[in-house]
This record gives sequence, structure tokens and C-alpha cells, in this order.
Amino acid sequence: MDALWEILVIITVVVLAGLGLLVGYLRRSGTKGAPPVTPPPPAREAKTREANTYTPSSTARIDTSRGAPQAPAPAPVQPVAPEPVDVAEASVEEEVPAPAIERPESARGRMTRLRSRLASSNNNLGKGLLSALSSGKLDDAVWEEVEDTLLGADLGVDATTEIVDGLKRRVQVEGAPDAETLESWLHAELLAQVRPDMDRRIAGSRVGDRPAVIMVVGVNGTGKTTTVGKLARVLVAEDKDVVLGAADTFRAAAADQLETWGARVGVPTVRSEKEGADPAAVAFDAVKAGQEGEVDVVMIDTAGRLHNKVGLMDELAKVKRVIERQSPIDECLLVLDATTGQNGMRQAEVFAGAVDITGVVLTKLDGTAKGGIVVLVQRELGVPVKLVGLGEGADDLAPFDPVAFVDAVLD
Ligand SMILES: Nc1nc2c(ncn2[C@@H]2O[C@H](COP(=O)(O)OP(=O)(O)OP(=O)(O)O)[C@@H](O)[C@H]2O)c(=O)[nH]1
Repeated sequence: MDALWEILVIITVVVLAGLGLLVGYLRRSGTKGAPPVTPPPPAREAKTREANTYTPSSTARIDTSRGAPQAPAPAPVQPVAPEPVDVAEASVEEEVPAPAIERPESARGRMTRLRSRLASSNNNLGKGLLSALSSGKLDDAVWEEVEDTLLGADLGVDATTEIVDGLKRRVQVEGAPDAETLESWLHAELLAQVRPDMDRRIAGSRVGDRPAVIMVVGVNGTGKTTTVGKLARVLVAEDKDVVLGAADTFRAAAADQLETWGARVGVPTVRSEKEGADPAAVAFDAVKAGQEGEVDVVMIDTAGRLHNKVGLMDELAKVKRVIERQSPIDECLLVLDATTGQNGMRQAEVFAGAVDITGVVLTKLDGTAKGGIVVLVQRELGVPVKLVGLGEGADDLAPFDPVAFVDAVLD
């Protein structure tokens, strides 16, 4: 009986041990199927706006797509098992048409095409002058009307006085003129004020063994970026190699806008991806890229708006200094909105105090009857109007031609 109990105890112990082992095994194998605890995905690096942390040559890039529109970033590719491919189908690659690079209109003849725009907005000046002068006796009332008409077209007091004095002198010497003679006198007087003798050439060719450097300044909204884009087209039409520098880092979209202008005609843009980057560093990199690429012209777009006027002028002066460490600046163009009249003149004086202006681009001349600003700005700044903007079209920028201008006014 004892032996039987012993056998039963042994069997019970063995069974219990077996059950224990089985439970342990099942527990271990059960945890294997449980989902692993996934660590949370790393938080996306926050986009921080740092001031002036732009390092020359590290973040600047040249868009060398030469006219290719910015392709959207490719979506991340999921690895998939390769599918059997029909060989015939695979060999027929879809032809992606190459993005067309525009062919800008040559600068010559643009003024002729655009003259009608100038005439339509400014021939009231000519008409007003001619109707006043041909109304009969040239008495004080007539001269006063002529003066008012000239002042109303923004010619300024000095030019107005000189024109009226000149006309009076001619009348004294030659007597009362007929309508044709009167118009020719007026043409001559106006032309003298527009100064056809001024050198209006743009620094658009290599200077010795380096590119010409053009800096473009002006208040925001005057059409600065648009002008840089349009001028790039003028240069491309003359077979020049151009590099653009997007040194307006204050407004994020300005670099994109400039890059788009450049890409349309296959011109690369040096820019920073960082809003608020150091504009001087971008300008420096653009000049360097132009030198290394042996291009003809480097054109730098600058900011027209900062928190305050002093800050903006200091920044422009710094951009100028930094560029000059690398290359002389051959041209500094001030962009002025012709519709802003006297206000624009005050802006011009502030800019002239910070950088050496070599020429003026007068934009939106198509939208104002105050073409006399050409005369005023040249007198006040002592530099020529070199280019005029006569519309929003890509090729609506023309070299300023004094004779065509006066012709259009008196049309
Ligand atoms: N009618 C007309 N519009 C022009 C002319 N030039 C520029 N514009 C327009 O003026 C507006 C302002 O041009 P932008 O080039 O953006 O001005 P900006 O000075 O660079 O301005 P910011 O980039 O803000 O500093 C745009 O709508 C242009 O199309 C012109 O000659 N005639």
C-alpha cells in the first residue's frame, strides 16, 4: 500500500512539474506575438527664424535649372516588390517636353513699341502746353497757364522757369510763332531739360576679367524685383550671361519671385533658404558665383523695407561694403515709382545718401501723366534716368530715349 502511495506522489509531482513547465512555455510564447512598444517618432525639428546666421557658401545655392520650373519634391518612395514588366512597354519612355526658355524681346525698338503707352498717359501735357500757347496773344495769363501745366506734370520749379524763360526769349527774338514753330520750340526746350547728353548706358558687360556688378535699390512696391527680372531679360536678349542675387531676405517671397523671373530666361539665382538671412552674405555669394562662372553681369536685388529707415540704409551700406570686398560695384540703380511724385523724390534722396546711385529706373510711367518726374529726378540726383517701366509685361522695360520721350509727350 505504501508503495502505491509513493508511486501516486511521484506521479503527482511529475504531473505538476510538467504543468508548470507547460504554463511557463505558453506564457513566453504568448508575449512574442504582442506588438512592440514603438518609440514615438522623433519630433520634427522646429523651424526657427534666426537672425543673420547665414553663412556664405554653406546655405546659398545656385539654381542651375536654367529655365526649368521648380519641380515638386518627389514623394518618398515605398519599397515594393518589382512587378513583371512588359519589355515592349518599358522601352517606350514617355517624352517629357523640355521646359521652354523664353526668348525676350531685344531692347532695341522697345521704346517704339511702348511709345503709345507713354503718349496716352502723357500727351495731355503736350496738348495742354500747345493749346495754351496757341490760344492767341502770348500774355502773362498764357505764360502762367504754361507754368501750371509744367508744374502739374512734376517738372519742378527750376525746369519750369527755364522752359518758360526760354520760350519767352525766342518770342522776343523771333516774334510770334506759328503753330509748327511753336511746337518745335517746345520740343527743343523740353528736350534740353531731359538732357540727351547724359550717358545712359548700363554696365552690362564684363569689366576686364570680371563680371560687371549691378546693385538695385529702392523702396518696396516701386517695382524693384520686377525691374531686376526685366533687366535680366534685356541682358539675356543681348546674349549676356547673368547671375541674380536675391539679397532681399526681408520678404520671403521676394527670392522666389526673383528666381521665377530668372528661370524664365535660364538665369540662375543665388539665394538663401532662410528668411531674414544676412543680405550682405547673399550678395557676396552671388558676386563670387558670378566670378567663378565667368558671367557677364551679376545683378543684386535688395530689400526696400525694414523696421525703420535708418536700419534699411545701414543694411544697404553694409551690402555695398561687403560686395566691394570682392568686386567694385559698377552700377547702382535706384528704382522709383513715377506715380509717387514728390514723395518718390524724398525717397530718392535718402537712398542717394546711403549708396552711390549711378542711374534711375522710373517705373509705372505708363500709369501717370506726370512724366515730368524724369526731369526732376535727374536734376535733383544729378544722375540719368536709364530705364523706364511702361507696363507689367515681362518686356515692358525700355532704355530711356530722350527724343522718343519728348516726341511721345508732344504726340
Ligand atoms: N503698370 C506698371 N506696373 C509695374 C511696373 N513695374 C512694376 N510694376 C508692378 O508693380 C508691382 C510691384 O512690383 P515689385 O517688383 O514686386 O516691387 P518691389 O519694389 O520689388 O517690392 P518688394 O519686393 O515688396 O520690395 C507689381 O505688381 C509689378 O507688376 C511698370 O512699369 N508699370
